[in-house]
Amino acid sequence: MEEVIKIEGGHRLHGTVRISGSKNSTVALIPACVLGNAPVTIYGVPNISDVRSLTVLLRELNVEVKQIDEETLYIDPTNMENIPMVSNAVSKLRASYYFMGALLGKYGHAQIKMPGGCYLGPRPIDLHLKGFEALGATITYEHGCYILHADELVGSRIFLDISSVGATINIMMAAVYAKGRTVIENAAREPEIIDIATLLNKMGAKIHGMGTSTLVIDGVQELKGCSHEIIPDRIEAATYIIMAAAMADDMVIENIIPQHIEAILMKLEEIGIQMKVGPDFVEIFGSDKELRPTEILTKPYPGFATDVQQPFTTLLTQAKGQSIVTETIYTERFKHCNELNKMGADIDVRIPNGFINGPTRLSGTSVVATDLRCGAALVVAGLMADGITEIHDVYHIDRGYDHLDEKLRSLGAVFWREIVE
Ligand SMILES: CC(=O)N[C@H]1[C@@H](OP(=O)(O)OP(=O)(O)OC[C@H]2O[C@@H](n3ccc(=O)[nH]c3=O)[C@H](O)[C@@H]2O)O[C@H](CO)[C@@H](O)[C@@H]1O
Ligand SMILES: C=C(OP(=O)(O)O)C(=O)O
Repeated sequence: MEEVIKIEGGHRLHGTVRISGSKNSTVALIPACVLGNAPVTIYGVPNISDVRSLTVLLRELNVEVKQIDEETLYIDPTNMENIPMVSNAVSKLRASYYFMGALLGKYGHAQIKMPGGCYLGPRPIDLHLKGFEALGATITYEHGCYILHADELVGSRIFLDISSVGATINIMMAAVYAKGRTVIENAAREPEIIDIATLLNKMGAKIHGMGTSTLVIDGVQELKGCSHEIIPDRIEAATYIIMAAAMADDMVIENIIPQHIEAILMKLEEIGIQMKVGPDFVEIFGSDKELRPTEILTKPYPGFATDVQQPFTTLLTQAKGQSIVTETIYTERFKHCNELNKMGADIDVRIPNGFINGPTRLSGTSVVATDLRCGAALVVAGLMADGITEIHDVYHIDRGYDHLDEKLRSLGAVFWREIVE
């Protein structure tokens, strides 16, 4: 027995959709909250399974978690215990690895199982570990568990070979209490990193340079409680904008920071999508002509986000001519193309490129969400396709899209879930 998503394609979308708090911020903000010894309240928390998994992990550490209202989480680590993190919840998401930095920073000791998350090809964490070692930690790997230990963490100068989002955040958390100054060079500059650093600074940390490639962290002795509003999800925003570009004559995507998705908006304009960009919304008017093909190169922020590559590929199946997508962050992130080809797309994958020949008519069939954004790509495809699309392994999609069913139905989509054998 399995729950599947079913979409009857071809219905035009219209109206307004409100974007939720950022998944990729939230999953790091929650572990960051336990660095102090006082309650933190976070507003704008998306209702996604990654948050539910993190809540389970917090409770296992004896952290008090209260859902104040639909979007507000109260996290009180006053009675927290540094228990080895070996439960199944750890492997349900990639972001459980942020407890490495948080626990190492707070207690000088962490024991945690291998994290999970979407398989996008190999997802190494060597840069996280090198950063912890530079701060004075020793790391061993025993029976599927990382054991990190430091008698004292001391600030250090760390150069990241790749500007990894995960490594930047994890090292920043470990360094918050480290003695003296830590400098992370070639740090990632994603908006989510600014969000985490902003929360930590409200808690009393001394972090400078966020949003630039040099992060400076001056160790402090104590962190306090605070409250914090999560930034809007730029990937969710881009996903709905792509849906609108494909299927709407007039649709508004609100509660966004347009600057965070500039690379995506510019690509959409380049292929012929008409839009109006406001201070916190984008209005999409679709296209009155056939879409033009383009080339996409995924890059760290402010470049074209790898997470948006997959749903954007679906849109490019409607462009006249050949589009080329080059994936530079996760070169194997192309599983969605096999599924789109089952629906009638013509995509030739030669890693790290996808050659998309269009336009092709998409037809509903049975497909598998092999990962979160593959799922998003298939939802976009299902909205566009003739007939009914049945999406399997929807738990991937539920890791990252808050109230997907309600939002899509309110826009006029014919979207439902069914339990199938
Ligand atoms: C730069 C980038 O686009 N990062 C995205 C990536 O972050 P995520 O945190 O997953 O990935 P990183 O930014 O850490 O990794 C960027 C690149 O560095 C490599 N790497 C990373 C860590 C490490 O220790 N060793 C190593 O080699 C990765 O394999 C990858 O090729 O996925 C997230 C969720 O999908 C997105 O929100 C991020 O925007
Ligand atoms: C792959 C993603 O998530 P995660 O890194 O949490 O697996 C994503 O957000 O697109």
